[in-house]
Amino acid sequence: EHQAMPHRLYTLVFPLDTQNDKVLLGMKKRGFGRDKYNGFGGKVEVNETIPEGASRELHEESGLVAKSLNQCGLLLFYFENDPVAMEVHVFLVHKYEGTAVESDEMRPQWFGTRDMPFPLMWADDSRWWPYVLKDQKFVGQFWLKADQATITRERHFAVDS
Ligand SMILES: Cc1cc(-c2ccco2)c2oc(N)nc2c1
Repeated sequence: EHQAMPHRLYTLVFPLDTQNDKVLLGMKKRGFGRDKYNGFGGKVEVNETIPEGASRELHEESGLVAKSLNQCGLLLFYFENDPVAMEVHVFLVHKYEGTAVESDEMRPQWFGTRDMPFPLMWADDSRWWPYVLKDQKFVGQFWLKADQATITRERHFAVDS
């Protein structure tokens, strides 16, 4: 009688320029997460692995080609008006080719990794980005109101890789 929670798989990719302590974010110009800076990502298709989906979304949304891809965390989002949770696999890209180009979905912009535009990002980001800065893999769970902006409950913690 144990009910599994239905969930949908997503990726979220952050290209890093480690030499200059910068991270590439995209300002979403339409659709889900519009008017927020975020990593690059989206749904994982049925015919691809999660890392393949991460690379595809990065290239589609930023023009960059990932040469290295490391999963750094897992985020689970639960919504008060939707039974399907979002299972978001978060990746860092340290080696990439190409230069970021604006798409109709995203306007790319580099930020200092300790100078993130949190007020213009999803509310959860300021909770788990510190794990990224400390090189700690993390799991985060966030319960959101229907407005998708308000966190009603959260738990997040570092995990061993
Ligand atoms: C609810 C939610 C979704 C996403 C998301 C969708 C696709 C990839 O990520 C988020 O990303 C961030 N940073 N917070 C997020 C909250």
